[in-house]
Amino acid sequence: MRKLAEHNIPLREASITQVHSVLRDGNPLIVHTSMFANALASLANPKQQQQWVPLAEKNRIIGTYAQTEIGHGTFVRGLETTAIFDPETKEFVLHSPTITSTKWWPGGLGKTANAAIVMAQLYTQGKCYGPHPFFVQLRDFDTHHSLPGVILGEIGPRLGINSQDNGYLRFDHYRIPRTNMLMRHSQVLEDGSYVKPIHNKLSYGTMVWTRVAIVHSCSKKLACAVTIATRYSAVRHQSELVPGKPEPQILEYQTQQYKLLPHIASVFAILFSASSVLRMQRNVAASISKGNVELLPELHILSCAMKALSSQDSTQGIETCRLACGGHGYIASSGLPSLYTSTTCTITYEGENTVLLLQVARYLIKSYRAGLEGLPVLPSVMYLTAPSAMHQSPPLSNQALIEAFRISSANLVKETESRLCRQFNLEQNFHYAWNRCSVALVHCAELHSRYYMCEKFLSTVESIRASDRVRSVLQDLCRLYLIHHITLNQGHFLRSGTLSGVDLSTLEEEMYELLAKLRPQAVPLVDAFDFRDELLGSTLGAWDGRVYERLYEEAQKSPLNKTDVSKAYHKYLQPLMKSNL
Ligand SMILES: CCCCCCCC/C=C\CCCCCCCCCCCCCC(=O)SCCNC(=O)CCNC(=O)[C@H](O)C(C)(C)COP(=O)(O)OP(=O)(O)OC[C@H]1O[C@@H](n2cnc3c(N)ncnc32)[C@H](O)[C@@H]1OP(=O)(O)O
Ligand SMILES: Cc1cc2nc3c(=O)[nH]c(=O)nc-3n(C[C@H](O)[C@H](O)[C@H](O)COP(=O)(O)OP(=O)(O)OC[C@H]3O[C@@H](n4cnc5c(N)ncnc54)[C@H](O)[C@@H]3O)c2cc1C
Repeated sequence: MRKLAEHNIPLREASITQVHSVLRDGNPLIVHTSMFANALASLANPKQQQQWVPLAEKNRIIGTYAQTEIGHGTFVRGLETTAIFDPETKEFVLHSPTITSTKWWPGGLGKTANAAIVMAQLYTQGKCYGPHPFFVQLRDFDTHHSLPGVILGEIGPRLGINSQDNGYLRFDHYRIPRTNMLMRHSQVLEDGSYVKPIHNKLSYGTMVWTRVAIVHSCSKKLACAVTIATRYSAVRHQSELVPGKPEPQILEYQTQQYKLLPHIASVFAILFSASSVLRMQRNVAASISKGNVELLPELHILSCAMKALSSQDSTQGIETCRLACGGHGYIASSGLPSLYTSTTCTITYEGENTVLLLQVARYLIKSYRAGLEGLPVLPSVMYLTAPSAMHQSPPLSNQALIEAFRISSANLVKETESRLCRQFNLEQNFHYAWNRCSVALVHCAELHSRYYMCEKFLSTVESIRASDRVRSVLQDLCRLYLIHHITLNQGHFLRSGTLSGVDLSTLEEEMYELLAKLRPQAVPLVDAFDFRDELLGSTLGAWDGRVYERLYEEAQKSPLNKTDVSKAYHKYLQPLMKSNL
């Protein structure tokens, strides 16, 4: 926080810095600096911002984002916490009517936060208007005691991020002023009348913003993991590649290159896609402030797609990096276990991935149907009904591979839409039919998202002008990424007829050549991510390569090594040894 102040970085921009990485196993202030700050910036009106933002900037108020309940995380419309407007006192009464309405999970809620943006069902004049955001003080700003009517606690140890205090929260008819409802987009007036927003999902804006931020953070986490595993693979020598010859660096093994290089490529693919979504988000935010919400659905879908794909790719990539370090990847001091546990949660939070992919699929099906009827569709999905352009590019060129992705994705959407129609004819109910097709629908969303990511990777690399040499290395890396994902999804390309069995064999050959060609670039590529050793926090991945010395030094810090004979010997082992059991 002192660093942020020194560099004049406002709170709402803190999450784009490395400040959250200082605490390795979770930062109890992350939701304060990200979601809470963003909710104030985008959901509060100017008067409310004047009131709370300076206090939050000075950390007088430490906030969190309390939406999820024990009973409902995904289904936001199913939240049970109520905020009932009392016109007599001009207050909202917050209440948790059931055990399932207990707020559960918010980061920092247990012990750190003294305030929260609470999502609750808004009732006024006897009518429910759905989930709305409220600014709620939870603890005394001086003593930090929880306020009467507020029940707070921490939810217990988790798979990871255990230095963050994820919490629970219940309200017992807790009153807040009317003006604590975040009123930038919708309002409740003094007489209790409701003023609706220009788009009814604007109150979900903080989730959209966070999904975009998560895409960036996934590329950073994966970059850390590939840095550790690649440097280690250059230091580690094991086995014989040629009998009788010296043990090679494990990075010489093709299988090791196959484990690492596609994930190095993935860092760039995620980063370039994140930048593209971020640009779109800034445009949409500017349009919304002028009253135009036309592009909001596109941003929602793109942020769902990229959050889902990047969290899945980075989690799998980090686990592959951990396994690529053999036994030493399992030790905490490698840094890889905590990278894994602090990344796998991105698959679940801010919208569970399957659920987000189904949102994408819904958009694809709707757009496909609209396109067939000649209705206008947004640019990113026009391809679903646009004529094939496969023949225009040289066979197996990068452009041809992107076209193969596009046509295969369109083909899968077309097939799945037909299946949906058939299922609808059987079931006579759209929702049952949808559920019976949902595995295929998720595949549609994944292929569309991969197509987007591949396209962004290629177009960004092609636009590099600063250095021919850098562009050339990144072109190889991008080519590897395209081929790698084609080989992982061969079935879709064969089904759509965009690539033949012979094409796939040719591409596979080229992939093996690329692994060898890129091998000398592996260490320079990860060095270029330019992580300080302190930030990597890894015995295996430090810049100087002193892996074995660091592992040994770190072991000396184990509390069990403070004495030669541990207390447990006297307490348990010795009695056991003497007991003749
Ligand atoms: C951004 C700046 C980044 C800068 C980066 C620079 C570098 C960064 C480097 C490092 C960055 C570090 C950053 C740190 C990251 C921050 C980490 C913070 C920690 C976060 C902790 C986690 C917090 C949480 O988990 S909070 C809780 C989150 N909860 C959820 O996400 C719930 C998921 N569920 C939902 O969102 C919804 O229920 C739903 C979408 C699944 C369904 O909603 P619904 O039922 O209301 O809708 P319908 O299905 O009926 O659909 C109706 C209609 O509405 C459309 N829709 C839905 N949502 C939206 C939306 N948000 N916007 C627009 N439209 C929406 C939907 O598509 C339907 O449209 P139709 O046209 O089809 O009718
Ligand atoms: C580390 C961590 C930090 C968190 N921080 C916060 C926070 O700060 N603030 C906050 O409010 N929340 C927070 N959360 C909660 C998080 O947002 C939810 O856990 C998440 O949205 C998933 O919801 P859920 O737990 O209800 O899962 P569920 O929805 O119950 O998911 C369980 C399974 O059901 C499936 N499923 C659910 N609905 C559907 C559907 N419609 N179609 C098909 N399948 C479906 C899912 O795919 C999944 O396989 C956090 C969670 C974690 C793990």
